[in-house]
Amino acid sequence: MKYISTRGQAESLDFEGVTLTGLARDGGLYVPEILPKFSADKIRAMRGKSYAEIAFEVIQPFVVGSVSDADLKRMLETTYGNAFRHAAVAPLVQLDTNEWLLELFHGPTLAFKDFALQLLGRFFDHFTAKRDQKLTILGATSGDTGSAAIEGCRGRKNVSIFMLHPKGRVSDVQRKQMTTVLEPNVVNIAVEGTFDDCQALVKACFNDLSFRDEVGLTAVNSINWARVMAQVVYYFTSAVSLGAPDRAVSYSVPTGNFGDIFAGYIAKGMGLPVHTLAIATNSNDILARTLETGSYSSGVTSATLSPSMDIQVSSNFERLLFDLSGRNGEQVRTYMETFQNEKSFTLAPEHLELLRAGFVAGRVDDAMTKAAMRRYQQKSGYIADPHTAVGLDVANRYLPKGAVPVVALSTAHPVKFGTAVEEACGITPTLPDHMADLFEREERFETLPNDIKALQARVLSGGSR
Ligand SMILES: Cc1ncc(COP(=O)(O)O)c(C=O)c1O
Ligand SMILES: N[C@@H](CCOP(=O)(O)O)C(=O)O
Repeated sequence: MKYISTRGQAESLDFEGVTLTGLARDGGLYVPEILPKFSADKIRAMRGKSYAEIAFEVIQPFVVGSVSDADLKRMLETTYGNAFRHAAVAPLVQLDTNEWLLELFHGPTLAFKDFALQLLGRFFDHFTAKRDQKLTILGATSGDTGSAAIEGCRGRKNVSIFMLHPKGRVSDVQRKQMTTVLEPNVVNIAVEGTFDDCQALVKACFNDLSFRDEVGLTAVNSINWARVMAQVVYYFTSAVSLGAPDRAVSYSVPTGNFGDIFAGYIAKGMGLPVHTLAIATNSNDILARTLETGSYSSGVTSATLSPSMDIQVSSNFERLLFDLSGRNGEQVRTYMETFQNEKSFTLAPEHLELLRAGFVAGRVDDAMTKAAMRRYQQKSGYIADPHTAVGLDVANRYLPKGAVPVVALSTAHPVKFGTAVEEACGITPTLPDHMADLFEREERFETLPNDIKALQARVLSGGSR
């Protein structure tokens, strides 16, 4: 399997190469040159299989040539057999007739990021051991990627991880999950800025090729293809449980950086009968506005009850743009350069038409989020976290209930956003046993201005102090 850059000017790489590279050297994102296609019979044969077994079927064609089948099976069994606290790994919960939630928060850090980052840590070990190579990971987080990446990489021999979060803009549980990991290969940095500033710093470091080569930079954000790939799996497990390939399924996906919903789009491209994909955003609604107006235009990031989606520059949208524009790297470069200079670009009418044919989108503000949390508590006794509530509300308004089952992705455990849950539902969620003492643990993080030179100097000076 070969991977190519969305901007068409970087060398194509195999899976090992893209996993260790992260962002392509032309500033683009890697995508598979050709998407594997599954027949209806192959999808039907997934019925009754375990999560790890289906993960093997889905992931194997993407890693072929870089990871042997035996190694892949072993990594998937240890990841999904041991690290998740629910036997089904990604259980479906029925809320009503044809209305489902896909719970993706049974991993060690209680958010959907664990699905990919538990596996990515194992890929890093596998490839660095083979090459006897050291990696410097630089990541940006609005709260969940950070804790999951740190959990996936803590104590790993060949890896140092520097994780940037926007100072004061993540929940207390999210911050503590990151900053109480005291292994010397982990450095937490609070940046004086927003998540978009953190993500821009990370991309600028990758685009500084001499810095990148000097420190051996790699990525854990969803700019790294392996992240998206691992997230494709739960679309298969859930759709197959609900009758695929003989019945189509629609999904509502709480969206920020567009990685999770892009994984659903990939699943559909591989042959899974996905009826509609709904982009569910909070007030940081760049994607909902793009569908409405055709203009992809970043606004001011506002702090919401669903802080992990407080994102106005939606990184993986570039991967979709590549497809919308007929896999034309030059067109993507033009769009992204315009965005870089003007913070906005307008989609060509034919690209907008394709976008609208593939997706619907809705915006949910904080009042609506709280109302949705209360509604589901009263209707089904279900306590949803605020990100999940955004997905539920959009599912309710934009995905018609009928013969097609509707699945909303439940992306985080309510305890990560206790204050919002208390305000909306009058309930204080309790931390699970494995992190019951989280607030007593020692915390360590550093603070930096939103400045690339300061960040690069800190990375060059090495691990934790
Ligand atoms: C809890 C939660 N829900 C939803 C999202 C949005 O996912 P994506 O960035 O893949 O669109 C995030 C952050 O990525 C998150 O942490
Ligand atoms: N919401 C994310 C933001 C980073 O997204 P990623 O999927 O590109 O890592 C977070 O929780 O950090």
